[in-house]
Amino acid sequence: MKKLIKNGVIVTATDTYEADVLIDHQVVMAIGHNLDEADCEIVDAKGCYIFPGGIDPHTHLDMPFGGTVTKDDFETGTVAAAFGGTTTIIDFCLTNKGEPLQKAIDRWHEKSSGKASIDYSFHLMVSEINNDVLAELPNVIEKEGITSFKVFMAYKNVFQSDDATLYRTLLEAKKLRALVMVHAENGDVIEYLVEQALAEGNTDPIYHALTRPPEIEGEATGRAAQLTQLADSQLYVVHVSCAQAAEKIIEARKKGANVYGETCPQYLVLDQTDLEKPNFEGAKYVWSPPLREKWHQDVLWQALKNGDLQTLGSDQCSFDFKGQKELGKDDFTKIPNGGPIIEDRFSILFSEGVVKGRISLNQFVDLTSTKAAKLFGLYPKKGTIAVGGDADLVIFDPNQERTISADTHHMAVDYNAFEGMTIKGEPVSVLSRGEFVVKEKQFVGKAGHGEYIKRAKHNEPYQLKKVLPTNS
Ligand SMILES: NC(=O)NCCC(=O)O
Ligand SMILES: [Zn+2]
Ligand SMILES: [Zn+2]
Repeated sequence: MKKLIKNGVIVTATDTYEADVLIDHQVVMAIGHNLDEADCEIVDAKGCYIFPGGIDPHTHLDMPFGGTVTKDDFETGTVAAAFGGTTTIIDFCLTNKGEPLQKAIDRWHEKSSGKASIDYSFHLMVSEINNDVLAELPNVIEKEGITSFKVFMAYKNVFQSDDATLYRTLLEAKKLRALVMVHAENGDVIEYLVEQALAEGNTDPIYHALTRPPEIEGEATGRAAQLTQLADSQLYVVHVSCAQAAEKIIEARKKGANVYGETCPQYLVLDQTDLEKPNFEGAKYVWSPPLREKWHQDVLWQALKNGDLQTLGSDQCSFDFKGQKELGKDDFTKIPNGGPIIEDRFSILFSEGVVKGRISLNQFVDLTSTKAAKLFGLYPKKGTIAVGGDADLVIFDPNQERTISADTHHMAVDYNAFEGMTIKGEPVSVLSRGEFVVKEKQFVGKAGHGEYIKRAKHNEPYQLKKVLPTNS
C-alpha cells in the first residue's frame, strides 16, 4: 500500500525542510506539498524529523572470535539495528587463508539469508594475495557486488596480514575500483607488549588498553596512509580511537590522498577508566583499539565536525558478559574483543552530537548515512531522501528521552556498555524500502525482508531502477 508521510521535517546531508513524502513500490515517489492522498496510508510525523535510514558500515554478526561466536546474529542484530534507526548494515565476511573467497562469501550468505529484517551487504577480508586470490577478486566485485576489502594490521597469528599484502591489496583495489579498509594497529609490537605484561603477572582487563597504546594505532594508520599514497589507491581506516590516528588521516588528506576515517560511539563517550571497573566488569569495555584517555574524545569530535573523519560505524561485535567475556577472567588476552552498539549508534550521535551542539543536524545525517552510502557504492539508492531512492526512512522525535539499559535493549547480549546513559532523541518509526520495520516503537518487520545489496564500485553511483508511475 502507498504511504504518505505528512507534517515532518526532512533532513538530508545538505538540506532541512518541511515537506511530505509519498512512498510506493518501495521507493520515494514524490516529495512536496498537497500530494495526492488517494489509496495512501497516512503517517503523521508532526514534531518529528524524517531522516534517511542509518547505514552502519561496520558490523560483525554471527562472527567467530577467540573460540566463541558473537551473540547477535543477522536476526537479532538487524532487529536491534532497526530499533535504533539503522536500515542498512555492511558486515565483514571473514576469510581463511587457502580457502576460495567464494566459499567464505557463501558461508556469510548462509548466515544472513532469510534472517535480516533490514538490507545488508558484505565487505570481504583479504588476508593473503596470491594468484588464486587475484583471479577471484574481479568476480567478487562483479558477481557479489562486494567493492570493499578489509585488511587487518593487528591480531597476530589470527587475522593479521603483512605490509606487502596490504600494499598489493591497495594496488589491486585501485585497478578494480574498490575501497581498502584497514584495522590499523601494529600487531607485532602489541604481541611483544602483551608478552611482557603477562610475564609480569598483569592479567586484568586494563592491560588490554595498556598493551595497545595510541602510538601503536597512530603508527599503523600512518603506515597504511603512506602505502596508499605509494599505490595511489584509496583507504578507509575503521574504528579510529585516538588523536594519533586522526592526525595521520588529516595529514594524508591534506596531501590530497584518498584516505577516509570512521570512528565509533564508544570512542566518543566511554574512556579507558571503564576498563578498571571492579569485579571484572572492565571486560565489558574491551575493544580493539582500546578505549582511550578522555581527552582523545575532543579530538575525535573536532575531526567529525571538520569533516576529517567521515563516518560513524558501530563495530557491533557482541559477547555476553557471562560465559563469553568471562573467558578472559585470568588473562585479558582471552577476553573476546568487541561490544554491543548496533542499536544505539544513531541515537548516541544525535544526543551527544546534535543536542550538545558539537555537530549540525545535516552533519549528523552525513555521518550516520550519506557518506557511508557514497563511499561504499550505495548512493543514491540509500543514504538520502530523494525521488527514486529506497524509502528507507526514520521518523525521529528529537524530544523523546530514553535511558539505555540491557533490560530494554533488543540486542541478544546480557549487558549494555552504555547502561544508565540518558539520551535525547529517538526513532519512533522506521521504514525499510517502504515497509514499516518499527512502527510507534513496536517491531513489525520480519526476518527475511532484508535483501542482500550488491554495491557499486567505490565512488561510483548506484544505478537506480526506473521509478514506476504511482498508478501502476
Ligand atoms: N573491534 C573489536 O574489538 N572487535 C571487533 C573486531 C574488530 O573490528 O577488530
Ligand atoms: Zn578491527
Ligand atoms: Zn570491527
